[in-house]
Amino acid sequence: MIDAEWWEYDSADEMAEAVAGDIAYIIGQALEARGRALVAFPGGSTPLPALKLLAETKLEWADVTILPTDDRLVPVTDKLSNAGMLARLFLPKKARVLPLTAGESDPVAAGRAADERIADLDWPLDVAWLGVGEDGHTASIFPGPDFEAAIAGPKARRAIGVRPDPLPENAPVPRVTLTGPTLISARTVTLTVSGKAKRKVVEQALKQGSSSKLPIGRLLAELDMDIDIHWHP
Ligand SMILES: O=C1O[C@H](COP(=O)(O)O)[C@@H](O)[C@H](O)[C@H]1O
Repeated sequence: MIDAEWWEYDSADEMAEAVAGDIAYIIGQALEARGRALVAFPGGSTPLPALKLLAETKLEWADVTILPTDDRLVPVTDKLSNAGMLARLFLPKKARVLPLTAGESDPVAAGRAADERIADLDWPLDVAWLGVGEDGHTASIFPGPDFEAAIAGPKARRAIGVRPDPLPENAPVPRVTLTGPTLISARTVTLTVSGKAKRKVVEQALKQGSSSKLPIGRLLAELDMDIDIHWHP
């Protein structure tokens, strides 16, 4: 069973401070070792306070390439756009923020185009920072018809288009996601979780291991390393 260490915080602010510190440390180490860093950050609401603090951290941001772990097929100006959120925070710091979408409406075409655009990056990711939904989705790997392709799809594929079914209520649009193999091959994988319901989902997923029907369970079961899970209620 995967060795997961839970870090518990009393508030979102406390968690943000710790997570921003950890991610900044990882980026700093990568810059020292390789002169550049390639990172994937989650979208949604949970990571926002930590992302804001991280963006204020003094680092050689010009040498950092940031991908969203996943994105919704919406314009970058839309409030649902994960790349839009990252661009607003990190472009002013001179980081390179690469979107996974480019105005497509068809997820299959969007996934293929994203895959081509990111093929020549300096893989693997230095860190895959993940979030989780109450339905157990992580990045945009959802239970449903595209689950197997996204979680275990062709090893050569780094990004893939998905059409969640049912579409999630808070962001009912098709998406592009980094694939399971791309995320778990990161040098470090970390997970941020908010709320009691999501904690239950993650605990259940960890117990189920590779037999889990939840994307977060399958993904964590494939991990070859320990993982820090940060949580606030
Ligand atoms: O749709 C998404 O949801 C998950 C979880 O987001 P949260 O708002 O519930 O914290 C997120 O990790 C993913 O990147 C996002 O696109």
